[in-house]
Amino acid sequence: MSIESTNPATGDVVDRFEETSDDEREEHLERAAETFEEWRETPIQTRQRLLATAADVLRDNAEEYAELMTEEMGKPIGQARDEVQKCAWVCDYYAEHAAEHLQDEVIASEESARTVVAYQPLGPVLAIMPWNFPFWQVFRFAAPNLAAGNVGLLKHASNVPGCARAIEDVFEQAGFPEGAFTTLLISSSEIDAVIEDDRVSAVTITGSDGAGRSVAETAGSQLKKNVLELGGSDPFVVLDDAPMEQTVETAVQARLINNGQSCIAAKRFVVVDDVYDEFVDRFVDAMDDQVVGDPMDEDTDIGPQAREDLMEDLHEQVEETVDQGGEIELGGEPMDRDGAFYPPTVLTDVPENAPADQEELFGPVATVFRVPDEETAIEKANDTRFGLGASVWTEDLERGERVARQFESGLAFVNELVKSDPRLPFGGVKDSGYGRELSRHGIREFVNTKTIWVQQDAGEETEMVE
Ligand SMILES: O=CCCC(=O)O
Repeated sequence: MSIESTNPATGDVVDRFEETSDDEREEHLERAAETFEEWRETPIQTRQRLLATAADVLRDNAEEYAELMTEEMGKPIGQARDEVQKCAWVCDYYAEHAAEHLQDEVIASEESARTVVAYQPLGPVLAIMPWNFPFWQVFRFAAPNLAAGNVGLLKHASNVPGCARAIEDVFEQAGFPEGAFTTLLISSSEIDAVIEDDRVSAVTITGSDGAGRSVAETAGSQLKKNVLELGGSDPFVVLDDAPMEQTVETAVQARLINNGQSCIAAKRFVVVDDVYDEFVDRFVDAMDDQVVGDPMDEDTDIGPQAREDLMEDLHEQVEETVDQGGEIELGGEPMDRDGAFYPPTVLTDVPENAPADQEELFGPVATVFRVPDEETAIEKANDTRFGLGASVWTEDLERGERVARQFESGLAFVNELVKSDPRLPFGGVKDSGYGRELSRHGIREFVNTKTIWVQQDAGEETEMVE
C-alpha cells in the first residue's frame, strides 16, 4: 500500500511513500532491540557527539527541511525555518547537558560503603507524533532519549510521511547506528500491536486526548511507562494594568502561530471589564491585518489549515458556538479560494459550555471572555478540562507571578506567550496529559531510576533500614 502527502495550500500530491509492511515492521523491531543492546553500552560522550552532528545536519539542510514541512502541512516558510533551528537547539542542548542530567547521585549513608542512584536506559521507545510541528515534536522526543541510551521508533502522522523519512535520514547522516532511530510508516490501527510487542519498552504520544487515552490504555495493560502530551485550551488573561500594546501584539502571535494549530496557542482570551473594550477593538484590528496566503510566500502570516477535513471540523465548532449565542467579531467562514484556508476569527459573548468555551479550537479562532476582576479571571482561566499552558498580562510582576501560581496548568507565563524551551520542563495536567518532556525532567522520563546499595562488609550484620 502507498501513502500520499498532499499540499493543503493547493491540493496537489507532494509525494508517495510505501507503507511499512508487516515483515519490515518485524525487521525494524528486531533491529531496534539489537541496536539498543549496543547503544546502551556506548559511552554517553559518543552519543552526545552524534547529537551535535545531528544539529549540524539540520542546520546544513535547513532550507530543504523547511520547504518539506511547508509543502506537507502548510506552515509559513519562515516559521518552518525557525522550527529546524529549534530542532538543532534541542540536539545541541542534550549534546551539552545529557551527561550532567544523568549523572549518578551519591546518597550519603553511614550503613553502606556506597549508595548511588543511577539512571539507566529502558529500551526501544515508540513515539507517536502529530503533524503540527512535524520536525520539532519528534526531535523533542528523540534528542533526550537517544542521549539517554534508548532507541526510537517513530509512528508519525500520516499526512507528513516525507518529514518522517527526512528525520530518519538526519540521524543516519549524523552517523547514528542503524536501528537507533527508525520511522515506521504504519497506520493507527497497528499502534497497539507495536506497544504490545515485548521488544518495545515504553511509549510517548503527542496528540489529542482521545488518542492519548487509547495509547495509555494499551500501555497500561502492558504495564509500560507512557508520557502523554495532549491538547490544550490555554487561557490568555489580560488584567486591568496590562501593557496594552505589547499585550495585543503578543495575543495575535500567541493565537495564530503555526496557522493557529498549536497545543500551546492561546485560545481563550480572558479580559477584565476595565480594559475589555479597548482590548477587543485593538485585537480585532490586529487579527484583521494578518496576511493569509501561500505559505511559501515570505510575506504570509497564515497559511492553510493542514487538512481540509480539519478545517471543516473547526468551522463546525464555530457554527455550533454561534448557534448557541456567540458573536462573530471577525472572520467565521472558510475562505473562498482553493486550499484549506480559514481566516483569523474572533468570537465574543460565547456562552458557557459552547464548543469555543469548552473544546480545543485547533485553528486561527480566538474566543474573548469578559470578566469583572482578577479573581473571576483566574476562575475562568481554570474552567476547562485542559491544563497545558496559561499566560497573564500585567505591569505588576509580583501580581503576575501570584496569578501564574494559581493557574491549573503545566506551564504559566507572565507577559510572554507560552512556549517550549529545551531548558524547561514541558507538559500538562488534567486532560492535557502527564509526564514531562525537555530539560532534565524530560530525559529522566524513560530511564530506570535505579538504587544501588553496596554494603560495607558482606559478612557484617546490619539493621534493616526502611
Ligand atoms: O503543539 C504543541 C506545541 C509544541 C511546542 O511548541 O513545543
